[in-house]
Amino acid sequence: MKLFSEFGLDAKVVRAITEMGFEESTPIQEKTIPLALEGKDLIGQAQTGTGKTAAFGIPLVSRIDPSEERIVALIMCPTRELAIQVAEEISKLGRFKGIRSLPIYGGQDIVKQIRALKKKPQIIIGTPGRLLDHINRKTIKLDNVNTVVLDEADEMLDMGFMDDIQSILELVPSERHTMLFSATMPENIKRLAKQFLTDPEHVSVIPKQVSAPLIAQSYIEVHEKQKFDALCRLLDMESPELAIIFGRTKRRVDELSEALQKRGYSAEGLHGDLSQNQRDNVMRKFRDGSIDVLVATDVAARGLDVSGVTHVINFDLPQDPESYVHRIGRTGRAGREGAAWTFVTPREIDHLHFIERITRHRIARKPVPSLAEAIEGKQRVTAERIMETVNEDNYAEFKGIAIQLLEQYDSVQLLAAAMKLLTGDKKEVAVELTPEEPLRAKKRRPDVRNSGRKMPGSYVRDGQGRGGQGGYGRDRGGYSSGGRRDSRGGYGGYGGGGSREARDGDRGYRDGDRAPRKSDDRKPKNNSEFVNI
Ligand SMILES: Nc1ncnc2c1ncn2[C@@H]1O[C@H](COP(=O)(O)OP(=O)(O)OP(=O)(O)O)[C@@H](O)[C@H]1O
Ligand SMILES: [Mg+2]
Repeated sequence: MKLFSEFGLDAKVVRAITEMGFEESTPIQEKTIPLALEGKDLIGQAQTGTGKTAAFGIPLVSRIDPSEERIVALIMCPTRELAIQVAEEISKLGRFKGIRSLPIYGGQDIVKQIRALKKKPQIIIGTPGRLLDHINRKTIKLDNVNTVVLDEADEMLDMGFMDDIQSILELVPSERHTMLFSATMPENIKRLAKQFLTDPEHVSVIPKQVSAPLIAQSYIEVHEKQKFDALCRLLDMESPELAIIFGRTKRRVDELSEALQKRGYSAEGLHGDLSQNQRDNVMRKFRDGSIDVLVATDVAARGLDVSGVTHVINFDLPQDPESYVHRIGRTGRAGREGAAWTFVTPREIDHLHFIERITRHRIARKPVPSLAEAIEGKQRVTAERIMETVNEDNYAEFKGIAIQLLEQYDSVQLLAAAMKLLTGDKKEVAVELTPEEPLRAKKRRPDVRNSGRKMPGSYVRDGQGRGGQGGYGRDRGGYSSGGRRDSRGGYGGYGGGGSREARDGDRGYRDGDRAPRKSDDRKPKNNSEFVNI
């Protein structure tokens, strides 16, 4: 592994990297930094949590002259939270060199952004919708941009940002350095690469399995109605330090976070219908540990890096293997271990096996945690808290009463009673969630897999790819095939005519300042296959 001092980087950048606590480069960094320093266009693929941000961030800040007063680099990300996070990492990397960077995303006061733009940032990190807004207002000019990074490029495509990205890139001089990063590279990314990159180098550090190696992956087969109790038991048994629970829809996230709060868990929800203020608050609380559980739609599936996330729980099975890989990749980052649990209803088992096949990773079947396991988990946490307090040794004022009590009662009795109090039990609170329709795997017709669609030099390997029509229900109408029951009790569906709320489901987290998405935004995801490129 190469040390950062060995890349010939500016000493100020090396100092910033050192202050961030990085010593050795990760494999994707080792491979991409030299190429990016030369200005080579590249497609970078590496597992979740392996430092792709710094892989493009380091060469980016290295190549910028701090005296530059124009926008010379543009980074695009699919979600606001990611734009904020990437901007923070870039700002840390460029700190000593005096590089100015600015996140630009929907939901934030545009006047405030215009004011910040007057400080002449050299790097803009933004979501496509708000970027276009600024471009149209002429508050952002791209004439001098010489470097473009598309982070989570496949997701931006999948969210229907292709046209926006295209419009934005048309305004960037064609003589530019373009880089594209993601942990997953579905086949259709090739079209994007062809269009926007010049003779790109494919840099891939994907071993056989796409998902990060340090994540223990398990699934629990459970009926829809029993999911919530199973979740509480799982949380009690595992007692995560920090956990992210993914739900399929915004409504699901709202109901789930509320239900968890009722049962005494410190949980809050994150999805695209919250105000930016609410979103920022939830993320801040989760990052500083004032809440332990983040319940989210796929808005949190990509790129988010929160240290201390020990568990990812898919309360609802994700729509596709990519989503699975990214969701579980919120744990097991930067060399740490993590646990991923997925709830599967009996009718969804095929879909789970499909995910296993595509990710080339077996997911271990586990039983629903028993009540005894749940209780044991809770008691273990209480005991740990007591031991920690004992070690802190700052409870002198309680010693007098302790001695008094010990004169009257047996020590085991006393401690057990105190533990009962500390452990708490709000299990009696009844909660009810609106049931979700199961995801259904469409039967794949073998004759259409990749048939005729496989372009020369296709990335698809092993003939395992999914062809356009051969998908598994990720086409329009997706899992609901005919609509989900919306909150008013009817079947709204989210294909064409459904209400926005009913449509917003899984991917309802687009940059909020845009016009409501067209119904055809959810294009069929063709040829989606994890590929080594
Ligand atoms: N060389 C390094 N040494 C130690 N830690 C690092 C190094 N590079 C990055 N990290 C840390 O690793 C974590 C993950 O990095 P990052 O978010 O860039 O991953 P990623 O590959 O973009 O993942 P994802 O696919 O989920 O977006 C971050 O906390 C980052 O600070
Ligand atoms: Mg990333």
